[in-house]
Amino acid sequence: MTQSGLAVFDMDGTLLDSLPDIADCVREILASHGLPPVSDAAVRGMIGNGVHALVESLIRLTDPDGRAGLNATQTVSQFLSLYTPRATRLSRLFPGTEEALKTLRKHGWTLAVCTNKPEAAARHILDAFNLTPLFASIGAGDSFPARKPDPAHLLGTIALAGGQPASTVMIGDMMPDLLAARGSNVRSLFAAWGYGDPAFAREADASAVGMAEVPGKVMALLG
Ligand SMILES: O=C(O)COP(=O)(O)O
Ligand SMILES: [Mg+2]
Repeated sequence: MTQSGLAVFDMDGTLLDSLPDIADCVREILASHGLPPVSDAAVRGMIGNGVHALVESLIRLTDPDGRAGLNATQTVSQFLSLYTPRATRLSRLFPGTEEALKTLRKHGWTLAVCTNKPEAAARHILDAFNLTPLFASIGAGDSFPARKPDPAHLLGTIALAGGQPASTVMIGDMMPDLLAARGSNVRSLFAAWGYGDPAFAREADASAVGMAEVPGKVMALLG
């Protein structure tokens, strides 16, 4: 019998393919400043460090000399007001997500979400996909004073779920997920289906190519 524990999931690029809605909002912001659109591929690598980091990367890419007047603070507010109400218009759960979560629950695992997304958007998304009741805690990018890769974000999420780092596995697609896990003495599973560079797998304790592999790999990490 394998041990059960706490599985903490990142959101964007792990549970949810959020890129289409995020990229649409980014293009709408650029258009409102008379700037040309960017591709989904260009936006993909900007996701995972929170909305402030996304906006900073966007400004570096599209308005490096400040001529279009893209201001970071205003762009963050513009992004949040555009994105929060329509975060699930085009975004979809990655294939096999609900099944994987339910399998872990059936084996006695507690589940949590640790995302750098703001809490309002994260809760809106989990509600829209009827996933909220599956999670014991939701630690979002503005739920604590710290955000991934700061271990305090993951440790806060684990504490809220009533878990312990030694019996937790963090599943995520980007370096902030893997660094927060390492800094918290939590085992990590790299979500290779997400937005991260495949080389990030080296920084994790294990790697999965799709959600169908997650329950088995998560259980093996605590076994
Ligand atoms: O960058 C974001 O806003 C969210 O990213 P995460 O859900 O992958 O942490
Ligand atoms: Mg992510």
